[in-house]
Amino acid sequence: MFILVNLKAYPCDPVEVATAARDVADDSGVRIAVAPQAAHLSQVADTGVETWAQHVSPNDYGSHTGSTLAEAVAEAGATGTLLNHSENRMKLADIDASLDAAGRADLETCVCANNPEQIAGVTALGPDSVAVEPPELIGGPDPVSDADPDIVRNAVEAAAAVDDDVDVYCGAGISTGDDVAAAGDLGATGILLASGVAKADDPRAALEDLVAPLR
Ligand SMILES: O=C[C@H](O)COP(=O)(O)O
Repeated sequence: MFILVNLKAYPCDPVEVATAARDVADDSGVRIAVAPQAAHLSQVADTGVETWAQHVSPNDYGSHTGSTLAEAVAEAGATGTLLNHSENRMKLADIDASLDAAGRADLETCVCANNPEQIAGVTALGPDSVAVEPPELIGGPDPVSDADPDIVRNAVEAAAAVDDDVDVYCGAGISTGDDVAAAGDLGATGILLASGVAKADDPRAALEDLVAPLR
């Protein structure tokens, strides 16, 4: 299982979380990545943890004020990027163009979607992975793996029907190792989570709990 920790815009210390994630990944052998704010990418990458961007813009170099270029996040140390997160939705054409931009910069990609129907649609664009996240469960106490297991099962099935080379992750409310194990039992090959680590009093302990069933 891949554990992708999105720090969103939470007021946590990105370097503290990244250092803990690096250590827990090294110790457990579990693949863990951290997606900080764009301005923190270099600091996070300097810890040695696998580093992802939260978004990249659909455009190339040029007159695009406010853009987050795929090339720039790669230069800052990112090796992957989220796209179309529920809190940063994109037009379909822009997802497609951002996937092209990520490809130019050699970034791994994970496209988020609300439900299995959208998962099928974004899988057809050819990302490395997709992540199903019911918006109503994001940031809440109920893990998607318990609250809506069918959405994970159906997303796995929907993606496989389009392209079975695309990995399917799930997220929303995941915060414990039991949640991670349950998601794996539903067919997910990765977890996208945020508040369970970024808002934890002890992010290192939260990460250790997440990987406990995977050791
Ligand atoms: O990017 C992460 C997801 O939106 C899940 O967030 P959450 O773990 O706080 O529910």
